[in-house]
Amino acid sequence: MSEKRRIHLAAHIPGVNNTTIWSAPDAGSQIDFESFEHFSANAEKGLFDYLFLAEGLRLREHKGRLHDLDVAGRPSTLAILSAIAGITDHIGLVGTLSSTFNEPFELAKQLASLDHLSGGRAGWNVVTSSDAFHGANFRRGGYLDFAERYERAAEFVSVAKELWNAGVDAPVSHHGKHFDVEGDFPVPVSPQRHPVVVQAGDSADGRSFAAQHAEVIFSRHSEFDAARAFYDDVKGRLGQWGREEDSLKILPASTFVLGDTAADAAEKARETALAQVSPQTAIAFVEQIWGKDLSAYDPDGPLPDIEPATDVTVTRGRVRHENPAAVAKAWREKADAEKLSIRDLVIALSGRHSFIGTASQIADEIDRAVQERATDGFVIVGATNPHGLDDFVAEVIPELQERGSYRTSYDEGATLRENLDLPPLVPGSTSLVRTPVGAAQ
Ligand SMILES: Cc1cc2nc3c(=O)[nH]c(=O)nc-3n(C[C@H](O)[C@H](O)[C@H](O)COP(=O)(O)O)c2cc1C
Repeated sequence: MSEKRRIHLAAHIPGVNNTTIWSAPDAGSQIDFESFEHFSANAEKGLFDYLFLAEGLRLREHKGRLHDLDVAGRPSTLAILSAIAGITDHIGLVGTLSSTFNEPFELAKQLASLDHLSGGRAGWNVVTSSDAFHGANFRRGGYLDFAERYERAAEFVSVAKELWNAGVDAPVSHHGKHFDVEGDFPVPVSPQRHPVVVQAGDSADGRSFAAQHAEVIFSRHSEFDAARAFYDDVKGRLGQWGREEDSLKILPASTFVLGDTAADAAEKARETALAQVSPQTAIAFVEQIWGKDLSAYDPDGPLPDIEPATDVTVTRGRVRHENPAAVAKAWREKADAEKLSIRDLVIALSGRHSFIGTASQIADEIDRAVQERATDGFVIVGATNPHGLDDFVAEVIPELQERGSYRTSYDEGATLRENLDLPPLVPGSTSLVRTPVGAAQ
């Protein structure tokens, strides 16, 4: 019998949005360190490959006011991960950091430092960030056009790799379109040499960037068929960079609702969705597309019968839909066909859970998706902070272990790259600064 593919799981540190139910009785603070302490201890107990932290560089606004209905604000990514490094031993520490609004020298230095402090557990989720609203927080309003954002990201990662490879032993001289870096790196070569490079971005440019530069992709395609289509597309791009299938792991974000029976899980899933999509949240979600104040509409009633505005930005700080009229039309068709109220539609569009069932059923689905090459694993997102993954670790992880496709202990002293079963970097090489196969060197 051939060996089973190993499942890779990451634990998503709860975000400050409505996926997290902040009104839950055991909800903790999104700022206090004890939340991070509990969350990371539990994730390490569950033998996850890494902890994952998203990043919002500006608080979202909706109708000119703070968008987040429950909590807003969080400490900075690298400060959190550095603190967690001190209280964990094995789990990887992956932070989202923008390649549009930072400088390579500074980020490379911080990430190499985290890699040292954690004994080789650092990872960097490279995002290009979404809009000029974020850019306004930065020097020179650092926002760029779409194409330039990925061009800058590619050069950014290349410069970072040059700096990491040089350590304190060699000068660095880089002169490109976006960066001029001339000098010495103050941090010695770190345990992993290059912290693991992760990518999140879905466009064709984003996927090409990942195929060339990334070792992990954080995707949004968790449903089996969509996951497999994404997997085939991205893994199919690796050959042109001389890379093998397993040199890039794809881990989609996925939520779950666990019950004692299938019926119990289905009931809990409905309750969880209603807690995540309050009447206020449902209206705000639809306002993002309609570009108008819809507070007079009943969330338990039908969608507005008026057309969306064409050029109004009601919400600032999240990825925009390019064609609101088309989105409104599709939503109306879905709501009509399935007889959905505004709130039910929003739940169907945004609040659908990836896995609903008993521990054994969820483990079967996760295992199947990995064995059948729809994915390499998942980034598991809980519904509360900081206890959202407690039952997953207690109940689903043992089921995965029984199926023989999940680790039963960490390898002593393993780096994040080793946790992920990624190929080692060749010492001293610049192999991750890639040129296409067949191109002149
Ligand atoms: C799954 C996923 C997660 C993302 N997480 C973040 C994030 O935490 N912070 C951020 O600034 N941007 C995040 N982004 C947005 C990307 O930075 C990028 O701006 C956006 O996806 C547009 O690029 P694209 O057209 O290639 O997808 C995320 C994107 C995806 C697909």
